[in-house]
Amino acid sequence: MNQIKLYFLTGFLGSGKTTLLKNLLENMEGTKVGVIQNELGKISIDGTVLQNDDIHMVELNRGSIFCSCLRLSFVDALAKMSQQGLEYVFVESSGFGDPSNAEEILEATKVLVGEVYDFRGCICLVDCYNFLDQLGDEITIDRQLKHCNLAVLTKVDLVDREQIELIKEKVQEINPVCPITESENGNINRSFYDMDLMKYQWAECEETTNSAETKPKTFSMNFAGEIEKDKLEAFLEKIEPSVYRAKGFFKVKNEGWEKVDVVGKKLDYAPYEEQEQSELVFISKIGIALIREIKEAWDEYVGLPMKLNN
Ligand SMILES: Nc1nc2c(ncn2[C@@H]2O[C@H](COP(=O)(O)OP(=O)(O)OP(=O)(O)O)[C@@H](O)[C@H]2O)c(=O)[nH]1
Repeated sequence: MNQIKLYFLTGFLGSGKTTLLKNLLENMEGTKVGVIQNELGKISIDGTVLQNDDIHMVELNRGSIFCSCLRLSFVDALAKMSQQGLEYVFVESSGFGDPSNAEEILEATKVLVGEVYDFRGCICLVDCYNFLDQLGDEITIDRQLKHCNLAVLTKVDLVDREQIELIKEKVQEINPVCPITESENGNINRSFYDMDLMKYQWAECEETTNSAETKPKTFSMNFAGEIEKDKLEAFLEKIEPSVYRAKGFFKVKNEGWEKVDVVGKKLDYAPYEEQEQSELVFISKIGIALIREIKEAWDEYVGLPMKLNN
């Protein structure tokens, strides 16, 4: 029996995991691929972005797949996915995912379904635009890099060579053995498929830092109307310091549907297909206090009825 090639994609919130995965999948026509998509919140934005008839997709939301709260569901999803006649399975972890216990999860899967997977490694994405600001504050970033088998520096188009070299040094300080490659808007040299990424492993399996207690609060917002882009922008800029990440779809007056991404100080838009309602997901840095900030900023810049959910 041919084993299924299994990759875990990790990397902090907004580092470009979905963008990279979308690009990899677009180049795999005719190959049977499975995706396990993990989001911290209840609602999956990335699942909608990746959805495609050829892909066998499972979504695990409301936490990290490495946390005890979802670990069993994750093992179960891996086991079920192994029965679908797939050649590749990609797991896109949530941006808060700490994969320190990946080995345990693979062991548990083996106990359930045998050696059906050929684990090819954890690929960790490093957001060159935000990395130096985030490093030091976020233990998750440290763990993701420590436990990776390939580091992919993303958003290299937004920074200069000097910064890229500095980031490479920082990555090597945390993980001196993982190969490092670069990616721009999801484009990546595919030679990593032929590499034995598991040849050198830096870190031993350890307890993940993901738990129900460390999970950041997430909120989602629904809005049935449309607003001008400058109002949306003013609202997002106001709450940006209090969120790790905001993303979703929005109907913008005179422009139509836009995919909205907020990562650090960077706000990105891309045209998007029509949806029933505008929807944004927020990952809070300040716990439930974000509810008040969202409401105040929305009232200040928009002032129309919206629904905020947790
Ligand atoms: N300029 C530039 N933007 C990028 C690149 N890669 C990703 N982005 C943008 O960064 C934002 C976040 O990208 P995603 O692919 O959604 O990131 P993610 O890691 O899946 O996000 P989470 O699942 O929320 O952690 C989007 O607006 C992307 O278009 C890149 O190489 N260059």
